[in-house]
Amino acid sequence: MAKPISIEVWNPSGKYRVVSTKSMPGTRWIRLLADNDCRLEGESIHSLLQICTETKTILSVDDILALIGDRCDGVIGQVQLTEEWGEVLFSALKRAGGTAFSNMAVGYNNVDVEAANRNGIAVGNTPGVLTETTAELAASLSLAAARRIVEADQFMRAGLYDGWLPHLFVGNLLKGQTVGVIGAGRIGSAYARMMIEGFKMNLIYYDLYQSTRLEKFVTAYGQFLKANGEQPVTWKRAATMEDVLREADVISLHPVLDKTTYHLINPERLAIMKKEAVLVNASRGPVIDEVALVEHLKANPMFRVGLDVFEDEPYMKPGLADMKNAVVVPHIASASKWTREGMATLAALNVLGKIKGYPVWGNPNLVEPFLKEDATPPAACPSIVNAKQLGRYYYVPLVNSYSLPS
Ligand SMILES: NC(=O)c1ccc[n+]([C@@H]2O[C@H](COP(=O)([O-])OP(=O)(O)OC[C@H]3O[C@@H](n4cnc5c(N)ncnc54)[C@H](O)[C@@H]3O)[C@@H](O)[C@H]2O)c1
Ligand SMILES: O=C(O)[C@H](O)CO
Repeated sequence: MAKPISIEVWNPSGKYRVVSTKSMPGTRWIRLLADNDCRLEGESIHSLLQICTETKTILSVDDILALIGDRCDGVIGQVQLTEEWGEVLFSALKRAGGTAFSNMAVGYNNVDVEAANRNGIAVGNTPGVLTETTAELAASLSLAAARRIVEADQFMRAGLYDGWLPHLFVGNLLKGQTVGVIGAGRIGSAYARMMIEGFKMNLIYYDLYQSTRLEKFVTAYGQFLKANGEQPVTWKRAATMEDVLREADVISLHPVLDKTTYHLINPERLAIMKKEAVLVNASRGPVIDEVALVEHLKANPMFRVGLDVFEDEPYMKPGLADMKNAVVVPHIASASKWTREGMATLAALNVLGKIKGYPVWGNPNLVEPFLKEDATPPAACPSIVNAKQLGRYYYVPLVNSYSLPS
C-alpha cells in the first residue's frame, strides 16, 4: 500500500472532487475549478480541488490510486513517463465515480485511450496554446546547435578565451540552407515558418498529410522576397522521409509518437543525413533511437543535435551527456509562463466541462476564447481526444459567439 501523499486543499465543501497530480502555474485554473459559480440544473457545482504537493517528480501508479481514492470526479494529470494512464487508473477513476481526465499537455502517448473508452472516461489535452512556444524552443535548439552556443559558453566560463581566432567555434550559416520538417502539424508548421521567415531557409517537409497553408505561406513569402530583389525561398513536400533526411541541412522532428514514429530516426536513416546536419527533437524521445544517435555523434563530430526530449526520460542514454555536439535541455519546450498557465486552464476546463456535461469545442486549434484572463470561458470542453468514441457531440464555435446555444 502506498504511503499517504501530501495534498493542498481548495474549497473543502465543494460538491465535486477534482484532483491535480501536480501543482500547475497560474491561479485561473484554480479559480475556475474551486471558485466557479456556474450552476448545473440549478445546482452549484463548486469543486473540492486537491493538488498533489509531493516533492518527487514521478508518481507511482499506487500514488495516483491513493490520490483518486473512493470518490473522485475528475483528474488533471501530467505528461509522458511521469504518469502512465492505463486500465488500472481509468478503472479506479470509474469506480470512484469519475468521468474526466485531462493531460496538461498536447501529446497523450502516455494515455491508453482504449482503456479510457472502456471505462467511459473523457481524455482531454491542451493543443494550440503551446504551438508557438514549443516551435520557438525548437528554433532555439536549431540555432544553439548550428552556432555551437553551449560549447562556446562553457569555453568562456572555463576562462579559455584568450583572443579572437579565425577557427574558433565555426558553425553553420542557416540563410539559404534547407530546413527539413518531419511532422508538419501545428508545431512543425509554426517552426517551419520561423526558420523560413527568420533565416530565409528553403523548406522540405514530410507528413502523412499535405500542409496547404504552409505551402501557400512559403510561396507568398518567396514572391515577397523576389519582389524586393532577394532570393526567393522555396518549398517541397517530400515523397519519403528519406528525401528530407538526405536534402536538409537542419531537420526538426514534430510528429506525434505512435507505432509509425517510434525510432523513426534509426542507424540507417542517420547514415543518409549530411555529415554536418543539425537534428532537433522537441517531439518525443522515442522518435529517435538514442543509442544509435550517440554512436553517430561520436563518429561524426560535425553532426549536431538539439534535444528537448529523451528516450528514457528523465535519463539520457550512456555517452550522450559527454557529447560536445549535443545541446540538451530538460523537456522545457512549452515552458513559457503564458503557455503553461494556458495549458493549466485548458486542462481544468476539459475536466470541469465534462463534469458539467458540456459539449466539446469544435475546433481545438482555436482555443483563445478559453484563455482570456477575465472573461467567462465558453461553455464547452476545449479538447477531448476521445469525444467521438464516447458519443459526445461537437459544438462548432461561431465567430463572436462562444456560449452554448440554448
Ligand atoms: N517537447 C515538448 O514539450 C512538446 C510540447 C508540445 C508538443 N510536443 C509533441 O509534439 C507533438 C506534435 O504536436 P502538434 O500540436 O504539432 O500536433 P499535430 O497533431 O498538429 O501534428 C503532428 C503531425 O504529425 C504528423 N504525423 C503523424 N504520424 C506521422 C508519421 N508517421 N510521419 C510523419 N508525420 C506524421 C501528423 O500528420 C501531424 O501533422 C505532440 O504530439 C507532442 O508529442 C512536445
Ligand atoms: O505534449 C506536450 O504538451 C509536452 O510534452 C509538454 O508541454
